[in-house]
Amino acid sequence: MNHTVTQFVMEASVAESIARSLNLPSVLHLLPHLVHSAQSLARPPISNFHVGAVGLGSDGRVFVGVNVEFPGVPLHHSIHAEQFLLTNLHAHRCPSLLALAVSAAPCGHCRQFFQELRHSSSLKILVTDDLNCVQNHDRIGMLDIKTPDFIPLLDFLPNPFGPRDLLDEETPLLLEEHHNRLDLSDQAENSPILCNGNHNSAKLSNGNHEINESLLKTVALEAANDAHAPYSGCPSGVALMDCEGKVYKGSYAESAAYNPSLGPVQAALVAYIARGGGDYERIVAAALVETKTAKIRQDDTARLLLKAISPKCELRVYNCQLAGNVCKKLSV
Ligand SMILES: O=c1ccn([C@H]2C[C@H](O)[C@@H](CO)O2)c(=O)[nH]1
Ligand SMILES: [Zn+2]
Repeated sequence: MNHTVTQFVMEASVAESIARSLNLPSVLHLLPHLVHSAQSLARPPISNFHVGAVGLGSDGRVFVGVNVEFPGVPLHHSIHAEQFLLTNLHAHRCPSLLALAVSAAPCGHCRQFFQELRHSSSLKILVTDDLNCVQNHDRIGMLDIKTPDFIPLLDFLPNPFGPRDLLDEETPLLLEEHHNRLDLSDQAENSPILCNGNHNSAKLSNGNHEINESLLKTVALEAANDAHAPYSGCPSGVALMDCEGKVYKGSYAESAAYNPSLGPVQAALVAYIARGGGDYERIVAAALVETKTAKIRQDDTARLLLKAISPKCELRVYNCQLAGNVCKKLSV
């Protein structure tokens, strides 16, 4: 008994009423029923392997994550369904993820990325593929009458390395509120570094599209102020604008193990996809805000990815100041 999801976030009341209509005792039991249709929202043109993850937020909302692959750039630009899910929670300001059902076992990077959550070891995970060995529907149907077999993250990744190894207790973790205290007040640093074409007028045009440069810059700064970058101390954020003028933002999210980190363009693409964005070529403009004296930089990578998926998209890069040091333990 599968149920179809067509959107990437479901209000708590809707999730509860669907659970009731399927005679399920709780929304937790509903999660595995949604995985199959979540998989159909994935965008994996390279592997054709569709991954769907459906998570329950602490506010009762249900969120969807899918994998996204980008032809023409190295594979490490890909977004895993589990990372998409966490980015989707962040975009909707949901403070914590309680449980998720996912179509395939989470890879090592995803198990590591989940370590960024507070109380990560108790995050509950159900792999629906494990139920596939018999008949998918029958086995999932059995979940109606008993508690689904959610397993804590600690069982997927015992003896984990994570934020506690690098940060002090007060540093906010992923999904917690961040105030990175970045600003763009220094006018000299305010002129964008352009990737191709245009210059400094407040409204630029790309083909027939009016681009509100100052709005994009402001939204990218907001995203950078929300970014989770406690390890490098180099937060960044991206704003994308589509051909209808809709704006999507994404905040960089670091992993204690560095490599599983998710870039700000990827995070903004999660927002674009989750809000029903179509082809990437509809993205006509982008702004990236990152720190001026960054030990690490996003601009070249951001440009590479945007050029591959939406060649006409203009990227403007703004360097901001970092008012406070966000990486307490590493800075001593
Ligand atoms: O934990 C995992 C493992 C793999 N994938 C995706 C990445 C890629 O798009 C495809 C094949 O690895 O599956 C995920 O989304 N999550
Ligand atoms: Zn993964």
